[in-house]
Amino acid sequence: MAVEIFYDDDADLSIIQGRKVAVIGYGSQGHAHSLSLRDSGVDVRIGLQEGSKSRAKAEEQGLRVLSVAEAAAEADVIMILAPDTKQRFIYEEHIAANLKDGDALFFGHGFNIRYDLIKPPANVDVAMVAPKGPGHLVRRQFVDGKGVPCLIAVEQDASGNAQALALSYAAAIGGARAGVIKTTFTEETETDLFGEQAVLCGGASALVQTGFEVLTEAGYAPEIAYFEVLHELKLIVDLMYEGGIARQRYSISDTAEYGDLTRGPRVISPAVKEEMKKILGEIQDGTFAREWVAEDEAGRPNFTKLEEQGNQHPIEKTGKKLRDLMSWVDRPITETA
Ligand SMILES: NC(=O)C1=CN([C@@H]2O[C@H](COP(=O)(O)OP(=O)(O)OC[C@H]3O[C@@H](n4cnc5c(N)ncnc54)[C@H](OP(=O)(O)O)[C@@H]3O)[C@@H](O)[C@H]2O)C=CC1
Ligand SMILES: CC[C@](O)(C(C)=O)C(=O)O
Ligand SMILES: [Mg+2]
Ligand SMILES: [Mg+2]
Repeated sequence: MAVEIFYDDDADLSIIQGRKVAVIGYGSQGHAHSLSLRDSGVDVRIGLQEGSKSRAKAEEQGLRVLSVAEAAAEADVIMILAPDTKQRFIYEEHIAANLKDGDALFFGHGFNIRYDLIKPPANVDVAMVAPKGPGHLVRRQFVDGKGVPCLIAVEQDASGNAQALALSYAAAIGGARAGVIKTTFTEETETDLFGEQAVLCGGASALVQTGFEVLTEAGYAPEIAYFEVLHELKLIVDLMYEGGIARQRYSISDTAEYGDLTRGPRVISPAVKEEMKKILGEIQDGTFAREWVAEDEAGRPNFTKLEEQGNQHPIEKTGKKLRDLMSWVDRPITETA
């Protein structure tokens, strides 16, 4: 089925400029949305919990920080950009009682609606504006006059105007410069989880770590292995980003292209594809969501252990040393741009 893609000319910025927006959370996405909404002339306040580490960052940027309940009560568009596993508690304790007729409850990812963790009342719009990129780059691209594509979805259209509101919000954070695609909460949630697990984060990280291990275990210098499998990956992916896999293949040598065509399918073998399908199945049937919610409720023991193991991987030490010598590479992630 053909998708609908919207650009700046299709969006009416004045819709979101006429609303009062509360952004709940000021992390990767929260800071990007709030600063870009503000720069687009939108009335924004931030909702944070007592003692939040993010409060000082938001205030340094001149944003007004309230409690979540105060922000939700004051606003008529409430965008929840707190961690997915915390959202249902924040919603129940601080947001639900402050929702009024005509309010809009917004999400940056469909997890809590798709897996029935939050059940909003019938008198509010429920919509999503999900950027297809990390929040810090959503903000950086906005500042640079570019934009990260967004998905929008409407779960509940109490006002009859929810889609136009979501599109207006997406335009205000730069999404409609690149393209805004209309989807559903289910499609966004399932494709986003699959993408980050199998390809963008899980797949890519494991591919790089494994390639580094194979080279260094065979006796090659870790610095050479790092440049080969991690640093150069960005340059290769830049070509894919600009012109697809065909552009990448045009730029590499024919020796590389022959290796790509004949060896790539041996690395990403039919067995890997089967595993990807299993991963998608666990997302679709709710297994992953149940596992992640239970892991979070147990205090994240496995998450913490695996994260630490990743931080200790030899590629991190080699990479730090090399990046420190390339001033243009180690660009800090900031809460401004
Ligand atoms: N990271 C990304 O680029 C993307 C994220 N998303 C989605 O955006 C949402 C936010 O994710 P992300 O930006 O990564 O989150 P982060 O972990 O970066 O930030 C979470 C923010 O929420 C705050 N927070 C934590 N607990 C509470 C609470 N009880 N009440 C109010 N605020 C709280 C944190 O404050 P403190 O500093 O005090 O912990 C922090 O400011 C998720 O739904 C995610 O799936 C979608 C697309 C991409
Ligand atoms: C790829 C990870 C992501 O889905 C994103 C930045 O889009 C996320 O949840 O952070
Ligand atoms: Mg994503
Ligand atoms: Mg995601």
